[in-house]
Amino acid sequence: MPADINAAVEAGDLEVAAGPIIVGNNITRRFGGLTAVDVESIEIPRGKITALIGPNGAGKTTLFNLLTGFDRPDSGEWAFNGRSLAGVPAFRVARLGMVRTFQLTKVLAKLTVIENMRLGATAQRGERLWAAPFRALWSSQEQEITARADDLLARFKLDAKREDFAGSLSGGQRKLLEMARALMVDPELIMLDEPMAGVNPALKQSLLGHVKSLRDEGRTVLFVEHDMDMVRDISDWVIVMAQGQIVAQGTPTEVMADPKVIDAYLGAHHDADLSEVEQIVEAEVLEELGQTEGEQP
Ligand SMILES: Nc1ncnc2c1ncn2[C@@H]1O[C@H](COP(=O)(O)OP(=O)(O)OP(=O)(O)O)[C@@H](O)[C@H]1O
Repeated sequence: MPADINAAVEAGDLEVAAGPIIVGNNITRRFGGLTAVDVESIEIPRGKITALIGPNGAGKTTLFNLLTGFDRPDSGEWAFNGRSLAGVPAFRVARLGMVRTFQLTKVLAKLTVIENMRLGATAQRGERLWAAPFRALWSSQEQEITARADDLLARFKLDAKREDFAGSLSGGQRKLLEMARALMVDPELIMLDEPMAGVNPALKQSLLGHVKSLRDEGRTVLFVEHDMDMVRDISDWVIVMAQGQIVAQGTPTEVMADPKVIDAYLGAHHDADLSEVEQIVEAEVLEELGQTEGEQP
């Protein structure tokens, strides 16, 4: 059974000011005969950066979708700030203070950066805004939204790109825009889907700084990531999934040294990613060691 947050707090490995921001139990999601998510229990520490890692197909994205109301589970329950989110649709989850980032889709890529930002606010005010009977009220809300968008663009150094099409941004700038757009609703918990994917090394440090600053201003961050350097660098807590289940959790140092984690990765992720050359070299190394494939060196 994985270590839990309480044990880490008692051991002095994790400092948390209050109880977990998310608590979930018995969450399952099946696609036909495949159980994509089968999580007995999950807790996300408040005010910390938590990484959700695991090999391809482990169920990370499916769990993300379930928690944020973009998918329905076959069973299970979870609460955000003590409030059950069973059956709560995505837009309402966002209004409660829990948002996830989205990749720039084709449609969003054809909008400008500022238009993208303004769309981010609709989760907060959406239909009410358009139905507002008083023009003055409507326009003051509009101005407020634009002012917030401009502040965030300045913070993420995207102000010079304000009128550019989002599709013209680099991979790293897109990630910054995704983060900035999610902040339009001033979330308490922000969930980032692979924030480092497609980001060049020069922008990585800046992105890491932005993620840390989210925590430093009191938000909780939960992110899915394959980039282990990022996980090691910025996470306070790491949850490892394999085949739909949580197989380990703990501080980054603990988790990276856990044989279950190494197994999960070696079993399903790294092998699949090895190039032909790497496979030949690996076979030679194993031969050198007098072992056959499948045995642990
Ligand atoms: N809509 C769907 N219909 C059928 N199967 C699905 C669907 N979504 C996910 N799956 C399957 O569920 C399993 C978990 O997928 P998921 O995308 O959650 O994994 P992941 O850990 O996010 O993987 P990756 O790191 O590759 O993004 C996989 O076997 C996947 O093929």
